[in-house]
Amino acid sequence: MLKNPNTKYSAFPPVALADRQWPARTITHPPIWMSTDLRDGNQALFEPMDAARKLRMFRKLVAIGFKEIEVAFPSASQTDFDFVRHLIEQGEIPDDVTIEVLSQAREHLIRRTMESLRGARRAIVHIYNATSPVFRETVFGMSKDEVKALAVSSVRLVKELAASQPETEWVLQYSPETFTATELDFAKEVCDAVVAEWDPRPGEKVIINLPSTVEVAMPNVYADQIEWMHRNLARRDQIVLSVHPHNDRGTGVAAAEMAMLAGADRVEGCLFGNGERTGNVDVVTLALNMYTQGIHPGLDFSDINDVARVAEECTQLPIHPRHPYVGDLVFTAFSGSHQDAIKKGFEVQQADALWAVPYMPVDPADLGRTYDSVIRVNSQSGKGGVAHLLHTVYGLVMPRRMQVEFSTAVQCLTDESGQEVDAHQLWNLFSREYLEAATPVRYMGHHLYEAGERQGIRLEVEVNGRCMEIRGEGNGPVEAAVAALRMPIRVQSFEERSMGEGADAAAMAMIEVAMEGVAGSTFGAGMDRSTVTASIRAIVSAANRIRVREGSGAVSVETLFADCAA
Ligand SMILES: CC(=O)SCCNC(=O)CCNC(=O)[C@H](O)C(C)(C)COP(=O)(O)OP(=O)(O)OC[C@H]1O[C@@H](n2cnc3c(N)ncnc32)[C@H](O)[C@@H]1OP(=O)(O)O
Ligand SMILES: CC(C)C(=O)C(=O)O
Repeated sequence: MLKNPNTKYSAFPPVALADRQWPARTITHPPIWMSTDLRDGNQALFEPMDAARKLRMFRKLVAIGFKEIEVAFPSASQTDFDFVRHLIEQGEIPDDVTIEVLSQAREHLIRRTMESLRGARRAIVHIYNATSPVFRETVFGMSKDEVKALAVSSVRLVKELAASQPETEWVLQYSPETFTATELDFAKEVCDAVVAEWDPRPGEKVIINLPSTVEVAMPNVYADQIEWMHRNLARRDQIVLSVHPHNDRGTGVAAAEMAMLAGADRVEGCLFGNGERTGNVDVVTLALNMYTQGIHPGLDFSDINDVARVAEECTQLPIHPRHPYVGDLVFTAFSGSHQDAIKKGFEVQQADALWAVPYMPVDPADLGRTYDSVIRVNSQSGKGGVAHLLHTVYGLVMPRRMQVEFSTAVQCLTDESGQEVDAHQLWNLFSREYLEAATPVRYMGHHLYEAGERQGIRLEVEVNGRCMEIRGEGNGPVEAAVAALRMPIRVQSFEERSMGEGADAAAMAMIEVAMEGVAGSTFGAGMDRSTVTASIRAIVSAANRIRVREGSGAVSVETLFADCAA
């Protein structure tokens, strides 16, 4: 890179528009959408779509709700010409959809283009020529007048040919290609001349499309350019003012949004931002941005995964996993504080209330996506995500302090593996940590008996490979089991939840215990069809786990249970 880039690049000059209106406006309704997936999108592919893929994409665009679709550049290839013929001859075009085709402002190309549309019910003929200084001087070698004359004579030819195909309702679209790099007064002069030549009847409109063929400035500059044209074009009431943003600076969506504020009635773009270089503006993001502001965009993305699948198969280009709204990872949170907030947000979100789930600008369900992949767990995750996954997949609801305790075990696992863990792995870890905590004392069975007013228990256990029976009494089975275990532990909290339903239902008991000399508390868990057995298993689990924490201070179990019968 250059030390002084200003020796090679210069800043884009601002537009003289002191009383610009667009910054104070808001978007209140969707634009007329025009999909150019089958033209600008198609011309940017390694391998342009064949007829079958074009048809698949066309049908999907119709299903999404596009009413204007640029289907081809018919003079460029036989495939494109034949595709237009196929759509017309096979009756593929619904009555409320208008197809559009593009041609350079060159006589033989225009003739072929008009020929491709023979028999169409309604069609938009889109003619373009570049108008900026570098094109006038370097590419065409033409003066301003010659560039304007080229546009006007091309429109005249379209008008003549249209008159000879009266079965079709014709709409003219004209684009001063490289508009953003064109002097505004010259762009207006050419567009005014085009409209005058077409001379729409009262009530008729011409589409004037102002492309940022290459995005050369900040989106506010594009908005200024659009507002200037909006305010200065002649016969504005007979013009549909259209924009065609590209994304060279990564601000195609912002440019389109600001252009709408500035007076654009119509937006051309491609699904997921396919298109030349860094792409055309992404119409999906634009539409869903509107949706999240409470405005229905008039396009249906309620099964966005299906739209993505069709787009990927037709273009043979992958969609980035972080692409807005559609990427595989956009409804996924890895970091702990995000997971925690999302989980809490989902818990309180009411179906009929305004959407307010943190970190989620849209409800994934509205786009046909599920909550399953919302929370994933890796080394950046905290208790919230772990608890959410175990809850949603296994129905396990852990008390909050237990979530904190268990997340330490999860952290060890993810730090060790450096990888994401799924719900299944979390459940295995939970089982190993709590349900299978059987050292040194393994629960084998129990019998409860009446001991006067109290509850007695004979607990069959295996201690270091030796089976034995230990006994205790208490006010209930849990207290009796604590007594049988002969450890100075106190039960601090106890929760029992049912897991599963019907014949598969089981009880999950979670017990928190504390012991003198051991800081804090420790949890144990037990699962069984019987609620009592689950709680006794839980206390054995908790006792084993706190014993591990007590470490070298522990009295050996052999000593502890020396008098117990084998
Ligand atoms: C920004 C955009 O996306 S515009 C759309 C671009 N898409 C495409 O071009 C896709 C399909 N295009 C093609 O297949 C070919 O370009 C064709 C068939 C249309 C034309 O092919 P060719 O006649 O061989 O011309 P070529 O592609 O080399 O274009 C260059 C010529 O067209 C002229 N030209 C380019 N654009 C225009 C225009 N809009 N109006 C008039 N002439 C133009 C150039 O000045 C040049 O003329 P020259 O040969 O006399 O110097
Ligand atoms: C033909 C025009 C609209 C175009 O594709 C562009 O300028 O990007």
